[in-house]
Amino acid sequence: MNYTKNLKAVVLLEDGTIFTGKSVANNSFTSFGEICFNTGMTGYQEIFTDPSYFGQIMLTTNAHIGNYGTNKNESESDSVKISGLVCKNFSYNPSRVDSDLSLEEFFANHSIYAVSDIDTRALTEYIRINGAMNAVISTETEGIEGLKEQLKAHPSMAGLELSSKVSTDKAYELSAEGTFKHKVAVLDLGVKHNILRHLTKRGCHLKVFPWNTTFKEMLEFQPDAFFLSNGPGDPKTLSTVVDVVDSILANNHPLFGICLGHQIISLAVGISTFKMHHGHRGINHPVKNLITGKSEITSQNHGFSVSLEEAKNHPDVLITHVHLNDHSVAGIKLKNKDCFSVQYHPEAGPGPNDATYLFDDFITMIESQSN
Ligand SMILES: NC(=O)CC[C@H](N)C(=O)O
Repeated sequence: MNYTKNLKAVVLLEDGTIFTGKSVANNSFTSFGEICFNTGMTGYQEIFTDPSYFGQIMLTTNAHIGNYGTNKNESESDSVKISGLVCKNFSYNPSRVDSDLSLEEFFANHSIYAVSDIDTRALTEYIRINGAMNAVISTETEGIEGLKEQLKAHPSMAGLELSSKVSTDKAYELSAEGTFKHKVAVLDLGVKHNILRHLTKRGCHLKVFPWNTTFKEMLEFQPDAFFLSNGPGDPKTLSTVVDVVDSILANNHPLFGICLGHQIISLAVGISTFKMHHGHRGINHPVKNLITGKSEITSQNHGFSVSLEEAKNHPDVLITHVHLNDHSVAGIKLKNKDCFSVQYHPEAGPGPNDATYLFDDFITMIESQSN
């Protein structure tokens, strides 16, 4: 590690705006993606390995990234999923007893590039005002015109199907921890490890299926319930998954969906989704549970949302949770079905953990049907 030699690097936005910083590693690179910011003060390893971030350049607002290293048990998937990192101070000397690898080495092992020394406050504010957009990070600082051309050709997140890039290739099973209670079929649209942990910890034996598995194929596992995972990309592109949800609902199997899963359930009942201005990404998003009247602090990571008007006016849908910053839909329940879903992340690691009760509610829903 010799960061005095680090190359100059740029963050070039789709609208031509340029921010200049330094490459974290000493090699040259160019990487494209939709730039988005996450305001979490901790949990960077979980963010970088979250499959829902596939295809995105992560801009972190915390002043230091890498300062507590990485730990092999704290990844949300088996690889780094972001297209690159933009940060203020990159920490080359991690300090933490539990760290088994520096973030610098972790990124190098996964061929992920990072730009540091960026005015991340200014860039975040810029995106907050001007909206989500594609960007490129590159050490080719003399070739801006060429980068602009390549950036133009980079597809926009709206209309992108990305679950196929991150889902498991083959179905696999995970045993329940402790006493076995229920068999749950998980449709992996880009599932985070911590969701699987929350389910197995509650006595669920899981079979995790590739994103394009049919309802009939999943039924062969004879599940007591279904789970629809989080994942990257535009929910509207997943019409085959909407078909699966139609069949699950037609047979009234218990169903719980998180984030992308929530958006697919909404689409299946006829509520449309849309691309948000700049999305919700952080670990302090306030949500109100309209059933209990209690508020909860939640972790969020989404760039699409479901229509509030359509959810409000849908005869079979109850809005159960609302985001308190912008009053967007944060959770729904289907009135005549054993199905609910949330736009946020009850499984969040490192937290907050206010919403883990939703996993307990899922178990209660399964049990009330099997009794
Ligand atoms: N975390 C997720 O599942 C994200 C869902 C979807 N890709 C979005 O950005 O809204």
